[in-house]
Amino acid sequence: METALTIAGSDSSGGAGIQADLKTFSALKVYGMSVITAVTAQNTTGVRSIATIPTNIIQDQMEAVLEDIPVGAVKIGMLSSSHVIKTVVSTLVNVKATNIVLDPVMVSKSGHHLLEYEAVQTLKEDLIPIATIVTPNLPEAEAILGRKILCEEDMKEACQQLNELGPKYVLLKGGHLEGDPVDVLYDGTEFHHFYQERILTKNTHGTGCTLSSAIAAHLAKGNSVVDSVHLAKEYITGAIQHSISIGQGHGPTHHFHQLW
Ligand SMILES: Nc1ncnc2c1ncn2[C@@H]1O[C@H](COP(=O)(O)OP(=O)(O)OP(=O)(O)O)[C@@H](O)[C@H]1O
Ligand SMILES: Cc1ncc(CO)c(N)n1
Repeated sequence: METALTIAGSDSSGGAGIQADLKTFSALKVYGMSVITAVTAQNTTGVRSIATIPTNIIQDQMEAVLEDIPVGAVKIGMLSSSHVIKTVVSTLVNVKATNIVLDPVMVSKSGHHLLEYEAVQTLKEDLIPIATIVTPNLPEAEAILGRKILCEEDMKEACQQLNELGPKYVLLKGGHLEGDPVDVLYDGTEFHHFYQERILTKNTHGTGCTLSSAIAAHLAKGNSVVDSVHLAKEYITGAIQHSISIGQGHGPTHHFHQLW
């Protein structure tokens, strides 16, 4: 049985974070496991409060899983602070984890900060270099690089600058630009562009989490990074197309893959 581990925050409304990741793993028939880094009280309209889990408990959860069960891929989402990032990095390095998919979560769709501002430097120096693939959206890439990204040409340059930080692949998500979303994947030599017609819906809560965990699931099944991104893009597109209109704000994506 293929396995994947998510290291991320809990979303009480079930649309993003740990809950989106585990639903994605299940829909793609991969056995999912979780390390919870923070508990957020949130729904489709926003985040009310956040409690970060103590780092010794985060480390214990990681070691409990990694010392016992082979992990095919690791997806990393919300990591609150510099301390949490350092704990996660040292534990992953100790066990020589591979297939690391890093979604550098910073701000929720509703505008709530999920990562302390000062932690961006630690993310850049310690975590991005060990990632197999890092999947920032445009505001996250702008915060990491300290520059604006306004068009597809800027996106290619940003991919090159992010690649210099050390990850094997960069997938820069263009959903935040106007028009049809274009994602750019860069492996240090070649660019792959993923063009997708914009689906007109407000139900986009958890799209970034879903995409990165779908990449992890496909890596766990033994696919290459490029194939995993292709397959994950198919998955997220279907999950947005069939997204669920619940709540007053941004509804969640749909994970019952076999039904659509
Ligand atoms: N309306 C849409 N139609 C089609 N594809 C979309 C749409 N919105 C986002 N996507 C795609 O979904 C994926 C996730 O992108 P997005 O930019 O929403 O991530 P994100 O901002 O990190 O999400 P989150 O708010 O969950 O952190 C990308 O591949 C993007 O191109
Ligand atoms: C816990 C959690 N992780 C990630 C996101 C993505 O924005 C969110 N809203 N909540």
